[in-house]
Order: sequence, then C-alpha cells, then structure tokens
Amino acid sequence: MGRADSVIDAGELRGRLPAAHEIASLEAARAAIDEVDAALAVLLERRAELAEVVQRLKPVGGFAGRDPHRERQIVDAMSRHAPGLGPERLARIMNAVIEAGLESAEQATPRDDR
Ligand SMILES: O=C(O)C(=O)C[C@]1(C(=O)O)C=C[C@@H](O)C=C1
Repeated sequence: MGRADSVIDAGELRGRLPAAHEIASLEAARAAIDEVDAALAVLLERRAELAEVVQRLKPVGGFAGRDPHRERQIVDAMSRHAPGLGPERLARIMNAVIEAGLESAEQATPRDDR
C-alpha cells in the first residue's frame, strides 16, 4: 500500500507490531504499549520536523496558514489504515498532533508576520 520509494510501509509495519489479541497479561500488554509508544515518539518528532519545513515553504505558514482541506485529506488517508479507531477520534488525535507541530515550528523559527 506504501509508495514504492517509501521507507515506512504501513501494511508491513502492522504485521511487525505486537498483536493485541495474543497478549494475555497486564505486564506484557504494558510492555507492548511502551514499545509502540517509543516508535510513536520517533514518528511524532519526525512529523513535527517535516511540518516545520512545510511552514517555511508555504506562502503563509503557522496557525495563520492552517489548511482544513489538507487536514481532512490527512485524516481520510489515515482512516484507511486505522478503521478500528474511526475518523472522528482520528481527527481529534490529528488536531492535537498538528497543533503541537505548529507550536513547535513557531518556537524553532519564530515568524514576525503573526
Ligand atoms: O500541509 C500543510 O499545509 C501544513 O502546514 C502541514 C500541516 C500538518 O501538520 O500536516 C499543518 C497545518 C495545516 O493546517 C495542514 C497540515
């Protein structure tokens, strides 16, 4: 499902992650969560770095240049990989992720036009 030149194939990643239904103890479930969260942290940080680049390239970056259409596209695309979570929850999660990225970009490269 990933692009040919993609370094992260979402389908392949799903297969390598701990399978929830195979976990029976609290300790094992928390250990699996810790593992997933470590990967999530790496991905979230990289995503914020990429979003920062976008802010520098866009004619109007930061919160002032927020693009609801693009954000809907992101959630729709992600929904296909996370049908169990559902688009509404995913939209709330991604709203927080996007806002954190914009805040982080603002700190890294403060703009004087907002
Ligand atoms: O794609 C953009 O235009 C961005 O600024 C990046 C991004 C994102 O974090 O993905 C951030 C804010 C926009 O509202 C939409 C998407």
